[in-house]
Amino acid sequence: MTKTLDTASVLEVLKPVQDPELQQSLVALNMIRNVTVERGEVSFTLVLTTPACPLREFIVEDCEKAVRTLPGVESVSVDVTAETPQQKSLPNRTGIAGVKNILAVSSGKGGVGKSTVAINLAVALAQSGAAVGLIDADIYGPNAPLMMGLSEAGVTVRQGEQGEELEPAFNHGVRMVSMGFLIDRDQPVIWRGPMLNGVIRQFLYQVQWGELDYLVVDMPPGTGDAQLTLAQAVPMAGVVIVTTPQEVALGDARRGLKMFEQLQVPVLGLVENMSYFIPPDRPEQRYDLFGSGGGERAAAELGVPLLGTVPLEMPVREGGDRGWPIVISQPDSASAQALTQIAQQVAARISVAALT
Ligand SMILES: Nc1ncnc2c1ncn2[C@@H]1O[C@H](COP(=O)(O)OP(=O)(O)OP(=O)(O)O)[C@@H](O)[C@H]1O
Repeated sequence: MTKTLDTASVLEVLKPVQDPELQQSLVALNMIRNVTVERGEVSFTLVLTTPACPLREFIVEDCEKAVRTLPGVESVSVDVTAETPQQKSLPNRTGIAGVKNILAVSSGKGGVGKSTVAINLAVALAQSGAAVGLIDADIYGPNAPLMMGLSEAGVTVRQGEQGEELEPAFNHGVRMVSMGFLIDRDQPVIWRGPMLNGVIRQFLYQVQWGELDYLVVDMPPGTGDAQLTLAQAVPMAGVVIVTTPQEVALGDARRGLKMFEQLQVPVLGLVENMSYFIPPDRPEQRYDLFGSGGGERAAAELGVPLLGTVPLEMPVREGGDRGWPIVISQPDSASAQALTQIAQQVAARISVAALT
């Protein structure tokens, strides 16, 4: 039987097309909307589950191919938008109004590049079109303001609906609050510690975040109070654990992983930073300083996905020091590409967890 070309037949031929990540029909997932057919011109909106969808082109192509099997189709126009799903709620934990997904970036040990990964992850998600916030909760090295070009920023207190509220600083498309805005950098860490729990709660509930698809939290290293406070206060979409190839850092990552599992925080995966070295004068050269395949082996051993490996490249540090994250300052560099792909994977995993 020859099919006629109308809205119903368009939806019918689109039914078998699946979201590759969720492995379910786009039509069943309500991702195909506003179908119109005017003479031979078919148009519809494809609503992705994250603006950072790495498979956007493939999905559009699959849709176009399916629609073109209908007789009389002269053109197919697909308008692509995204609606990030809200993470699942957990009993006894209060979400933040307007914030869809809270994710933490953690490391077992200091200095492995946790803040670098957190910041570039936040900026890459914002570059893809998502609304993103960043909490720098690292009392030991609150260097996120410097890396975000906000070292001169302070906190502005406003009278909001819930009393006094902080207005986040803003740069590179990301809203941010930082321990660095509140503490005296010369103050010993031992005095900063007791402030931490109160400040984390304040950063979660008393900041004018507005509507956010993702709120990224740069945690202090280790398995301490800050992790407990965060995981017990809010439902979390997941945690990304940053490590370096050395064995000692992996041991720490393992401890972190166990703690998050016990706190019912899904571990989204491992990022291996400083995996290999790319010399600035020969960007095509790659030196595996610590041998190769360590990240993969570690992830397999820990039973979590390896989200990506980020090379050691001088522009990462230089960009950080100047307040220009590498995904903005040198988007074509190997490290920026790796960080962007990590952001896409994180977004995809969060959507899958929210919808399945
Ligand atoms: N892939 C990389 N290539 C080059 N330099 C890097 C890379 N990752 C991080 N760095 C640099 O290493 C230093 C430490 O990184 P970062 O501050 O992100 O680590 P951290 O784990 O957050 O540290 P802390 O525990 O002190 O907060 C910074 O100067 C940063 O610019």
